[in-house]
Amino acid sequence: MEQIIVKGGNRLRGSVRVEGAKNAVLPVITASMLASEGQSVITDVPVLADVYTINDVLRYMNADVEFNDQTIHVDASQELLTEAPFEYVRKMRASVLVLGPLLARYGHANVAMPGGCAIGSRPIDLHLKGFEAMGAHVEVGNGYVELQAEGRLQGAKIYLDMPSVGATENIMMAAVLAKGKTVIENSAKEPEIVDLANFLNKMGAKVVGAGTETIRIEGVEKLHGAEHNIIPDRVESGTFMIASAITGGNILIQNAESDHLRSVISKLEEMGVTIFDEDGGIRVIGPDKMLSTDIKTLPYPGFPTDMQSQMMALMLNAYGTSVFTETVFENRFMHVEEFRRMNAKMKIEGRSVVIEGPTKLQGAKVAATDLRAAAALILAGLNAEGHTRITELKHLDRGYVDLTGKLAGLGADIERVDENGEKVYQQPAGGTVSYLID
Ligand SMILES: CC(=O)N[C@H]1[C@@H](OP(=O)(O)OP(=O)(O)OC[C@H]2O[C@@H](n3ccc(=O)[nH]c3=O)[C@H](O)[C@@H]2O)O[C@H](CO)[C@@H](O)[C@@H]1O
Ligand SMILES: C=C(OP(=O)(O)O)C(=O)O
Repeated sequence: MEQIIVKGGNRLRGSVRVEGAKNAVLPVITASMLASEGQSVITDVPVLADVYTINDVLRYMNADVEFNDQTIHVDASQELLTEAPFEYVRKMRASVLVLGPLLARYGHANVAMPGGCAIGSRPIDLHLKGFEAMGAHVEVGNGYVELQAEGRLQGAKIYLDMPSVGATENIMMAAVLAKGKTVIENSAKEPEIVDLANFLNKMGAKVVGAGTETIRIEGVEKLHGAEHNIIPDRVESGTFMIASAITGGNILIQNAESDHLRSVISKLEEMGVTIFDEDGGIRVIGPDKMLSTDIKTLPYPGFPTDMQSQMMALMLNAYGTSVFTETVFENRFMHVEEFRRMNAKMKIEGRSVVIEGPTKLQGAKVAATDLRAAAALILAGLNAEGHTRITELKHLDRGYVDLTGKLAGLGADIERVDENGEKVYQQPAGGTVSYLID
């Protein structure tokens, strides 16, 4: 079993470039299935396990997908299968994002239910409610969801009970080929929604209002392939911001977009971190003394749940009591137990965690419980006495490209080793990119 070994204490310095966003590229790849003519070319694609998974789902459905040099070519102009079996969907929840495109193009989709995961039950009822409003018949049984429409979908007015990112994306992708106008109210406003809308519009769709709470879509007869460059990953950017803050470092995070990180920047500044835009990126300088704060996760533009565990690692270092309240997912505190192994003083109270700081963290053997928890444990390790060993790296590889190599490049004492203790230099996602640690 591979593990990452971090020895705390080094101040990080230098610059690092963030990748294209995982949560933007996954829906863009599924949207490329909507093109009945031409090829789509997607650039600045992160070489991640999740990207390999979604590519395999598309290939299973008969699309031609090539992935080289952070660029994906998709040709979906031939007839596609309208099914996605459990073997594929279980690896990654975002596979449900094939539902909207398949339903829009073929009036049919039969896809395994994604099920729950370590951060909560994560139902897809809002996606299905949207499809039904557009005229699809929905049947759920034997672990599958089957959608069937008579002819073309019909544009509809859809109000989302909560601004679900996935439901907004799926309904948007279904609506672009529907007859007439669709209005999605209380839609998610995340930058990844805007990125998807931009890609759809390049394909010939008519989507307006993405990034606001009302999205309007005028259905068109057909769509064609398009070229698209993926927006920078705001969660990877935020993770490096905390790496700098937690080590009292000074890092330039290139390609990071501060407009997408307002809530994170504002909280870090409150804690004493210095942050400013510089040369197409963000410079982050850690303070000598970190101050405590309270945070509540919320849909965008609120504080992102995907930054909750990393920020908690930083709060362990702050003077005073911090309270972190999670409102987006009902069970995203699994990492708290792992932090406690490192001597953290924290207590779960309902949907909040109370953190007493500062704690002199001690290196320990810990297991990643989900993707962002993996990053958070590494961050805590950067600030702990002695060695921290992090296992269950499959979670990390879903969403971070060579985090070990990048942190080592910034001066961290960190390495990834296999079961024989041999250094591992390449992402196990198995891409064409390898990052050398000197
Ligand atoms: C691939 C991707 O982009 N993943 C992101 C996406 O996940 P995802 O799209 O799954 O997250 P949602 O915004 O849909 O989920 C938010 C909340 O709504 C609930 N819900 C959602 C849909 C539904 O039909 N019914 C329902 O009750 C969920 O259980 C959760 O409590 O947004 C999350 C919230 O910012 C992020 O943490 C994930 O990293
Ligand atoms: C929860 C996440 O992703 P997913 O929705 O793919 O599980 C994440 O990116 O932190």
